[in-house]
Amino acid sequence: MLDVRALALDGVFEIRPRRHGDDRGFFSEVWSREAMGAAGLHHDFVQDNHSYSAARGVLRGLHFQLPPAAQDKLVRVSRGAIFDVAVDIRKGSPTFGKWVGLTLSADLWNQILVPQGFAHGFVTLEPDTEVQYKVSAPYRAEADRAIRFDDPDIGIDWPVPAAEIILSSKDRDAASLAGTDTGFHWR
Ligand SMILES: Cc1cn([C@H]2C[C@H](O)[C@@H](COP(=O)(O)OP(=O)(O)O[C@H]3O[C@H](C)C(=O)[C@H](O)[C@H]3O)O2)c(=O)[nH]c1=O
Repeated sequence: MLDVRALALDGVFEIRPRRHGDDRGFFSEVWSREAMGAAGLHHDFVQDNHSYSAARGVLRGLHFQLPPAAQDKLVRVSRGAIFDVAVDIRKGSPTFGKWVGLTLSADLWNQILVPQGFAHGFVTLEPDTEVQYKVSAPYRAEADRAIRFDDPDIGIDWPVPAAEIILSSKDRDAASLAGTDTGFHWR
């Protein structure tokens, strides 16, 4: 069984699978094509990713792959906590450049579904955080793009002070949304 909650941007969902606890610990079906399909979420995944971040304040994003390499993502945290963000990057969308964010954590055991047409990023809220996520298309380095995490036109309210943010050089040098041809068009 899945709890599914539509978030403020169309197509972005919080998902919470059940955890079956007993005196040994717990068991959880963290992804089920059948359960997702029953909830009307028909995404197929072809690759599992796992990123480990040693410190609080590691910010990865905002990333997306250009069509036709675009990816749906189902993101969860198996250790620690993140603030996860999706940004609508579909030219012509009524919510173009708008963002939605939520805390994902091993304690909450929640997930976010980020569909193609959205840039994705997160900042870790604890050290030793492990993020695991499924994507619906393979990694294509040549299609990989980054948008500035602190783009003032997007205005994401990250819950970690800018002075504590740890970025890759790719993300530090990323362009603004206005300066990026995202390749996505609404409808
Ligand atoms: C994404 C990816 C990366 N790599 C290699 C490329 C680099 O040598 C190394 C680190 O890549 P990168 O710095 O892009 O990793 P993140 O900053 O965690 O990127 C991710 O961050 C945000 C949160 C996302 O939503 C994307 O899934 C992804 O872009 O892994 C691969 O071999 N396969 C992959 O699928």
